[in-house]
Parts: sequence; C-alpha cells; structure tokens
Amino acid sequence: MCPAPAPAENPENPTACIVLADGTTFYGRGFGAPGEIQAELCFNTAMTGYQEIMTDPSYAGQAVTFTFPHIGNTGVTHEDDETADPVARAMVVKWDPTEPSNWRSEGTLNAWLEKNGRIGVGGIDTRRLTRAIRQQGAPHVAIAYNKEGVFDHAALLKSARDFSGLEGLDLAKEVTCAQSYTWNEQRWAWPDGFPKRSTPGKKVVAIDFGAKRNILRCLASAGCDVTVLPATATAAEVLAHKPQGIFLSNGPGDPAATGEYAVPMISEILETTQLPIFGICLGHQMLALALGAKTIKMNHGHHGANHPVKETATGKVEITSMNHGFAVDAQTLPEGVIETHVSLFDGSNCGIRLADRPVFSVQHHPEASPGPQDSFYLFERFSAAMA
Ligand SMILES: NC(=O)CC[C@H](N)C(=O)O
Repeated sequence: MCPAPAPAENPENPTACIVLADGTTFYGRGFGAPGEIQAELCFNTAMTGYQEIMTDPSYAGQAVTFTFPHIGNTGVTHEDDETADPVARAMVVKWDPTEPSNWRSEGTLNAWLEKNGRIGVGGIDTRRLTRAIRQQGAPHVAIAYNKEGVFDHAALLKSARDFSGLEGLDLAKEVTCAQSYTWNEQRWAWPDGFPKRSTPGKKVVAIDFGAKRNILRCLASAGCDVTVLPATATAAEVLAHKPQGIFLSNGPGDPAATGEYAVPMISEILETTQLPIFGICLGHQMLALALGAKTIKMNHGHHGANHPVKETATGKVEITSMNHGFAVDAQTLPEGVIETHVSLFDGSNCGIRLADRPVFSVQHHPEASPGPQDSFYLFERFSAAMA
C-alpha cells in the first residue's frame, strides 16, 4: 500500500526545520524525538539499510539525508544495529515513515528514534536538499523538531554557523569501546553456507576507532579470532596480545586529527614488525598517514551502496558500499605504496598496499552493511596473509 504523498516542501503546519549555514531553510514534519542539533549534513543514496546507516559510528557529528524516498518501511530490528544506539544526530527523508511491513521488524523507526533521542524530519524535498549539498559541499546545519512548530530562525542560523565542522575533529576517541573485548559472532546471512570457518582461528587484534559490528562478523567469518582494543591502545599493548594480524577499523571525524595516538601507534607497528595489517575507511586513511601520505576533505564525500570501484591490478570493477567525507590524496603516496583501488565516480583513491608485505587497506566498506558483497574477498585475503 502506498502512503499518502509527501507534501511539497514547507507544509502548512511544520514541526521541524532545517537551517543551512548559508541561510537556506527547509520546513518539514518531525518524527522520532523532539530536540535541536548541529551537524554536518551529508546525503546517502542507499535504498536499504537505514538502520545500519544511523547506527554506524562513522556518522558521529553528522546528520543524514536519504535520497531514496521510502525510508522506514521495514521497521527496525536489533540484529541490524552496527553499534548499541544510533550515532547520526538526525535523519531527513522525503516521505513520512509508514508502518513497517517486514517479518524481521521489532518496531517502528519512529519509536526507535524517539527512544534513542534522535530527530527525524519527513516531508522534505530531498532532491533539492541534495543538490544544495552537492553544490556547496556538505553544509553545517541546525535541525530542530518541536511539536508546537515554533522556530527561532535567527538562533538556528547562528547555531548552524557556530558548528565547528569535522575538519580537525577527533571523534574516534568518543565512540571507541571503553575496554577490550573478544568477538566470535560470524555473519549470519551471506554468502551461501555462512556462517562457517574455512580455517582455524587466526589471532587478530582489531583497533576500534568506531568499528561496525558487521566488520567484526566478517573477520570472524573469514577465520579470525578477534580481540578488540580501544582506539588509544599503544603499539606495546597491541603486540602484548601476540596477534598474527592487525585490523584498523572505520570511524568518524578527521583522520589527520588522530595524529597524536593512532597514527604513531600504526607507524611503530610498521617499523617494529612484519605483521599483516588490514584497514577499512578511517583505518585506511590512518594507515596512509602512517606511511607518510596525506588526507584531504572531500566536497560532499561518498555515502551510498552502489559505488563502482576498480581494482587496478585486475581491472575488475566492484560495486561497493561507501561512507566517507575525507580521502587519501593519491599524489602523496610515497614510494613502495601502491594504489590498489580507485573510485570510478571521481578517480579518488580507494585502496593501497605495501609492495613488499601484506599491509593493505581500502576506503570502501567490504562488510557491505548495507550494500553489495563484491568486496568480501578482502577479508579472505587478510586471513590468507596470516596463514
Ligand atoms: N566510514 C569511515 O570510516 C569514515 C572515515 C572518515 N571519518 C571520513 O569521513 O572519511
């Protein structure tokens, strides 16, 4: 059944308001929890996986507008959480979420956001908003939802302009685990025959800069016994676990802002061991920094579940899941570091490896949560490097 059409933007009785730092204003209908936030606003083009997106710790400090119009119609289930609670500060959609229609659903998106103190805004012309994001670069915004529909526009504009932005912001420390823990749960759904382990457990230390659960599941499914350590773990603490390989997780914020702890930790491990290392997204950017390259802030980043990436060695194209606002500047890769993957959207760097040992990382998300499964082989490659 189709829901009633989303109203044109600026409905008559708006209960939510989005103010961009340039003054552009959108009115819509609030859902979830009333409140007010500041954030960087990005757009995500995935058609499914809104719960995984909202709970991905890499979205700390950000709000997400979904370009796909029907969001919320599969409800929520605890199995899809990438971390305990939603992390993105707000979500913006075109249609108001409907009642869920899905055998896995345990509740509505609306109730889940409300319980977790997160704002939803419906009835927005998300095409126009997305064009604004593309044209001006991911904007700083203030988003407010109150049931009276009374907004202090000047105060919201000031709030949007006061937002510090993500550049220079170290958020990994805020979302990392407080203590170390072990992880054994494997992927539950894919590919055929999973969960299963082809080889006995390899001892892997995963550094949690904001790790998604499905990455840990993929490592487990590829034969790894995973010990997760907090983002601030030193090289000595990592090596004390006598790992056969080290994994560097995804995470929020500016990779260059972790230069005081994570990057030196990685450099020390690179200098003192020959251990296999695998990094994803923020982990990829940090590995590149530790190897002497530089990272840059992108205009509006890559956030979606159908981004084509080419593996340079084979020419093979993978359709990948993406979520990043920073990128490794391929021009700054030092000798001995090979560019392994590039984005076919804009040619930006999507992967590197060391020429002489199994140290590699990718910008995209091979755990595909949400998204296509093409890049799962990277987990198997990491596991094989430890054999
Ligand atoms: N998903 C991630 O790990 C994101 C990495 C980094 N915070 C970026 O936006 O580029």
